[in-house]
Amino acid sequence: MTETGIPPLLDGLRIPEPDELLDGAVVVAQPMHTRFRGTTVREAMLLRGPAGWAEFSPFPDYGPAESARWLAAAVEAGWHGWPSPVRDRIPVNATVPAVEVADVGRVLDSFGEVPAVKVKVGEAGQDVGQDVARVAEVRRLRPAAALRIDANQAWDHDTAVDALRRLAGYGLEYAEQPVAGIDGLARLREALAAAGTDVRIAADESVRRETDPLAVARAGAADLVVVKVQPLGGVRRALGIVEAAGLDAVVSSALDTSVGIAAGVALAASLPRLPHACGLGTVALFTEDVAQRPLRPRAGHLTAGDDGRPVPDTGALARLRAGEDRQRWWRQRLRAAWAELSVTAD
Ligand SMILES: O=C(O)CCC(=O)C1=CC=C[C@@H](O)[C@@H]1C(=O)O
Ligand SMILES: [Mg+2]
Repeated sequence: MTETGIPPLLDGLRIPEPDELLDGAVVVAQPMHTRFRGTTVREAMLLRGPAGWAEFSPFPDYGPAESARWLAAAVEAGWHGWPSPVRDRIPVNATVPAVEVADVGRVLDSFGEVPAVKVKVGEAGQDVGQDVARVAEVRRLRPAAALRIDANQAWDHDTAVDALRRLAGYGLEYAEQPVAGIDGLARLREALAAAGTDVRIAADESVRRETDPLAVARAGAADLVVVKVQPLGGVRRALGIVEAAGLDAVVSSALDTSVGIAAGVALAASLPRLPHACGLGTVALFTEDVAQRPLRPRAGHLTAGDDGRPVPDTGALARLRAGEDRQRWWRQRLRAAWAELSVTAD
């Protein structure tokens, strides 16, 4: 731990030079069935380390400082490996993008039977009525599933109070980042309590995009935290953050390929408590994945260490390989992130 209580990046683990990281690296572009996070293609750089394949895939709009944490996660995965698991079965949720009601059944079916469903809400250009209709359809089709929503901080305070009052009747396990900012979450929790709306609040962006990932817990602004391995700088650091936050955690993907999902599974497998299904089923959102055995949920679960670490399939790598300009762009990006990481992790 540092003086601030924030676990350090890589904590003394060796950071290879960029040339070593990039030796054997390949950028893939995985097409998606449905638009998600404003895109239908997810690019990822895969690195080949001595401990296994690793993923470096910060979202395209992220700068070097933020991307440095994603690189730390790749260094850990490819060059050092992960802590030992305490469980091997990881329950996962289906993730329903902000689709039309008519498409909800198709999306749910692509995940198979799952114990929980996360529904995206607050999409630009849509209204709360459409969110309520989508959630109602999920509830109709999966009456027994735990149900959570994720607004990606799109709602303002009043919209969130109104939307959560309307959605609470469907039995929400929690609402993920309904509004922006730690103060925003704290104010919303108070308003919900005052209105008698019983919905727990999970922080996502207020953990992974804050300079201090513990600030939201310290402020008492959330009931639980969503943790993602790449944005938080690796499995070890995410474990430290959950421990220091003292809140229950839901492990979720960053829309990674199977290579990155394996790190999420490793985190979920080594958390002392795992009371909720994890958002790690997102390989089902891709039309094709690079791995020989894609990490898609079976009977609502992923299994840690089942088939060893994911290995890209040669044919899939050739099919999904991004163009040379994108290979160059990502290599350059990794070098910029490395420059930040080598300073930060010093
Ligand atoms: O948690 C899940 O069910 C799937 C992952 C997921 O929703 C996300 C992955 C990547 C980027 C984000 O927009 C989004 C999220 O906000 O949690
Ligand atoms: Mg989220």
